[in-house]
Amino acid sequence: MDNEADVFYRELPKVELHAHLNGSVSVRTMEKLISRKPHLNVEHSMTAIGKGQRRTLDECFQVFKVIHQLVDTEEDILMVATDVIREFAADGVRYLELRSTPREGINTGLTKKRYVETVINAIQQCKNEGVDIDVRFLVAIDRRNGTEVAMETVKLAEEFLLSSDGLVVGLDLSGDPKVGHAKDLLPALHKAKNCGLKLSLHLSEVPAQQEESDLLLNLPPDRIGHGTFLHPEVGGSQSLVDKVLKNNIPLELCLTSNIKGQTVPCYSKHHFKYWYQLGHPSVICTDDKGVFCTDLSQEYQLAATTFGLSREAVWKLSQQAIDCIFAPETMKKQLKQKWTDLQHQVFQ
Ligand SMILES: CC(C)=CCNc1ncnc2c1ncn2[C@@H]1O[C@H](COP(=O)(O)O)[C@@H](O)[C@H]1O
Ligand SMILES: [Zn+2]
Repeated sequence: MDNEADVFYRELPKVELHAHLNGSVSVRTMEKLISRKPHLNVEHSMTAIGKGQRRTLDECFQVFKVIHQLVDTEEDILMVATDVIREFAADGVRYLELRSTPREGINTGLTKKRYVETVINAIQQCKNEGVDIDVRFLVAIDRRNGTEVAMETVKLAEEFLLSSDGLVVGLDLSGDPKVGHAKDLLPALHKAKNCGLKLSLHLSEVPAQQEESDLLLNLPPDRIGHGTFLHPEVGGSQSLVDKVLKNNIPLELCLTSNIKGQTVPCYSKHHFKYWYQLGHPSVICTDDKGVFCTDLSQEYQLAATTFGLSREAVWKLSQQAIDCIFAPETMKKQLKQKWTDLQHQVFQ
């Protein structure tokens, strides 16, 4: 990891709503994966972007190709998911929504259904071990794979929405934002919404996607991933901003991801400032804690130091994230109680 956050940020109870499973693999877990598959000749520099390093978005997506080669069996997925959940818990994350794109393998016999079941098993295993975190799962659509796969993914997610004891709560749309067009995915996204899956959509992650963002905002989604180029100052438009505000759609904001992926020039120019000043629900997240060598404590600390937030403001930020979770009201209540119980300890 690039740095370790101060005690306050580590002890702060946190909600993580934007974490891609295979982007969240730590160095420690990566070592285990590499030793399982020495023939792939993978080095650490191929799976993570260190301090001060920047990559183009295309280069970042190459990193996922390498990680996917390393994580291709049920056993790998189980290990990765349990490790990632334990690491978030150790960082003070008390509620986590993980997202991942189901993959299948011709050689490994892995199916997309088994993929989702394995992640669910990992969540249950951590619960049984008493890891202090509640975890939910969003099934991800990779936009590169087009209409048909998107529709299949929605069907799979719907199946699990009904059979996973509330662990699968929604759908994510992600993948290389420059590939494909969301209009081809609208029927699948509408279907998802109609069957009760919550929607978190990556949108306006890169410039000049107003038309696509407008279509997606009309659904409307339940949360937005990044939304970097929605506002007029960066080439978006007031009408896009108005749609977000009118529907009160929370934003998932990932500072280090955007800096290292070069969609934002520096921390102080991050769009957190724009939305936070509007008082709009903005949730600090990691995106890919493994690839970007960060954790949620560090992201909160970066937001606080960059934008001059007091400890009280940081506390409020983490507490308000509870209202943006996809799990039902009872979970929100439980989490709010947890925050109240911990407040004294964190501020002592
Ligand atoms: C390249 C870059 C700056 C990354 C951050 N921004 C992202 N934008 C869109 N999709 C993403 C991003 N990070 C991860 N993903 C998605 O998450 C996948 C990895 O996690 P998983 O295999 O779904 O478990 C990637 O293949 C991609 O589909
Ligand atoms: Zn993302």
